[in-house]
Amino acid sequence: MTSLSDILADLVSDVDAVFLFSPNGSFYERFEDIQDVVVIGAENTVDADTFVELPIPFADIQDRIKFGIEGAMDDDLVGDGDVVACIGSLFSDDADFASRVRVDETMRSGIYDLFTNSRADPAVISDVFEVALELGRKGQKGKPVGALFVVGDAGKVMNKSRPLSYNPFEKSHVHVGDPIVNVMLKEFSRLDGAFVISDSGKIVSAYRYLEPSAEGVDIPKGLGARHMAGGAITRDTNATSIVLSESDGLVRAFKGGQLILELDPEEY
Ligand SMILES: Nc1ncnc2c1ncn2[C@@H]1O[C@H](COP(=O)(O)OP(=O)(O)OP(=O)(O)O)[C@@H](O)[C@H]1O
Ligand SMILES: [Mn+2]
Repeated sequence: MTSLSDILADLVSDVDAVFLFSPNGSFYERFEDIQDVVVIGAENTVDADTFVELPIPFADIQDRIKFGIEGAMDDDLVGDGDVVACIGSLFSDDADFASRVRVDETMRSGIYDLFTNSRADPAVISDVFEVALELGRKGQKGKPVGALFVVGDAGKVMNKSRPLSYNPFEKSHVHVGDPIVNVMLKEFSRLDGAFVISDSGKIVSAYRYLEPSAEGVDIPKGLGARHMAGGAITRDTNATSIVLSESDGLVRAFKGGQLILELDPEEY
């Protein structure tokens, strides 16, 4: 006779590591004596020895798990073929789900790399994501709007682009993440072209027309010049592009000429 507990025990038997997603104190304490526990979350609130940071909340649980695994692979905490028990809270503050995942090299989507190995500060990348996601949710005065943010390696990006109009950020020293600046970015998103943002988050320019030389960048069907330019500039430079599509409402990130991440603003 198989009991439900046996089936659940199989889920976590012989795992190489246990990943706890955003555990609270009492949830974490219960795992204290278990070996190879990795805490994954926005902040290390439980002071875990081994911690992988989530740069954005990832409403989709699969994205959250994938990010955690990639981060742990990058830190050499787990490797190809390892089996991991992922435990977290979906509906309550306590542990209420468990998933058994086999680590596989092909799981490396580049999401983790996007934040940790971009030229720009990870906080700058996540601030730009926030602006793009919010713009995607609300649009401009209720109408869908598109936007293109090129983050990092700004000098080179400026060399591979030209102004479409006067640059409203010319003499200013403003940074993404500042609430007033986020309002400005949303206001200017109605206008053509790209925003260029430095490694440290300074808004270098609005209204840039990108002229990357790279060709043959693959972008999803139905998308056009904005995404092509946004993708290609990341092959010509070490920038990361974050693109909000006016036509399908999704936020996408490109790095090294590749589409790395696709998020639906309505889910965040
Ligand atoms: N090379 C470029 N550099 C900067 N901005 C560009 C460039 N090409 C197009 N854009 C901007 O993208 C806008 C939309 O162009 P297009 O419809 O071809 O892009 P798209 O990839 O289909 O994006 P969307 O899904 O938002 O429609 C243009 O109005 C322009 O503001
Ligand atoms: Mn279009």
